[in-house]
Amino acid sequence: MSEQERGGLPRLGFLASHGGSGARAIAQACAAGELSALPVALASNNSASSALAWARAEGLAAAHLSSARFPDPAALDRAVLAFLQEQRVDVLVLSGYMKVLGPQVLAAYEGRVLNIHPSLLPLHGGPGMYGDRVHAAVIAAGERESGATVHLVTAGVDEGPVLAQSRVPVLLTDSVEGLRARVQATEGPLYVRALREFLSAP
Ligand SMILES: Nc1nc2c(c(=O)[nH]1)N[C@@H](CN(C=O)c1ccc(C(=O)N[C@@H](CCC(=O)O)C(=O)O)cc1)CN2
Ligand SMILES: NCC(=O)N[C@@H]1O[C@H](COP(=O)([O-])[O-])[C@@H](O)[C@H]1O
Repeated sequence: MSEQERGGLPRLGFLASHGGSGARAIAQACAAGELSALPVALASNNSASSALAWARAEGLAAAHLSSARFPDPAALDRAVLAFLQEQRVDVLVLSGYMKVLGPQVLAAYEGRVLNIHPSLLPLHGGPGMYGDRVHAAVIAAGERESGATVHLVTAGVDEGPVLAQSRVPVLLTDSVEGLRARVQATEGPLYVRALREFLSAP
C-alpha cells in the first residue's frame, strides 16, 4: 500500500548523476507548500556528484550506486530497487540520471518513473543523447525551437509517454552553453508542474 493510499504524502525518490537540479527544484517546491509530496531519498552513480552532497545536507537517505560498486548490471538494478524499497519510495524522479534504468526497477515502478530530457521529444532523444550532446544536435539540425520534456520512463530510452513540455527559441547565434542555459531555466518549473499534475491525476 503506497504512502498516498495510507493518507500520507507520496514519497519521492531521485536518481541523479551530476547536479540534480530537477530534484532541488522539486524539493524546494515541496518545502514551500507548492507541491504535496515528500522527498525522502536520492541515489547517484557518481560518488562525487553535487546532488549526493545536497541530498545528505538535506537529510535525505543518500546512496552511491554505480557500476563500479556493482559491475553486474542485474546486481546494480537490484541494488537500486532495494534502496528505493527500503525508503518506501512511491514515485521515482530521474534528475539528470545518465544511466539506462534496468528491468527490475522498471517493473516494480511501472508508470511511476518520471524523467526530464532537454529537447522537444521525440526529437533529439534516445541512446547517446544526454546533456550537451542534445543541445549540440539541436543547433546542428538548424532547429528554430527547442525546450525540455517530462515523460514517463519505459524500457526504451526517451520513448515513454510525454507528460509536459517547455519551449524556447533557438537563436542563430546560440552556442551549446547559451541554449543549455535557456532550456535549463525552464526545467525546474516544468518538472514541478508536471509532477503536480501526475500526482493529482486519478
Ligand atoms: N529505461 C530507461 N532509462 C532511462 C531513460 C529512459 O527513457 N528509459 N531516460 C534516461 C535519461 N536520458 C535521457 O533523458 C538518457 C540518459 C543516458 C543516456 C545514455 O546514452 N547514457 C550512456 C552513458 C552515459 C554516461 O555514462 O555518462 C549509456 O548508457 O551508454 C541516454 C539518455 C535515464 N534512464
Ligand atoms: N538525458 C538526460 C539529460 O540529458 N538530462 C539533462 O541533463 C541536465 C542535468 O543537469 P543537472 O545535473 O545540473 O541536474 C539537465 O539539463 C537535464 O535535462
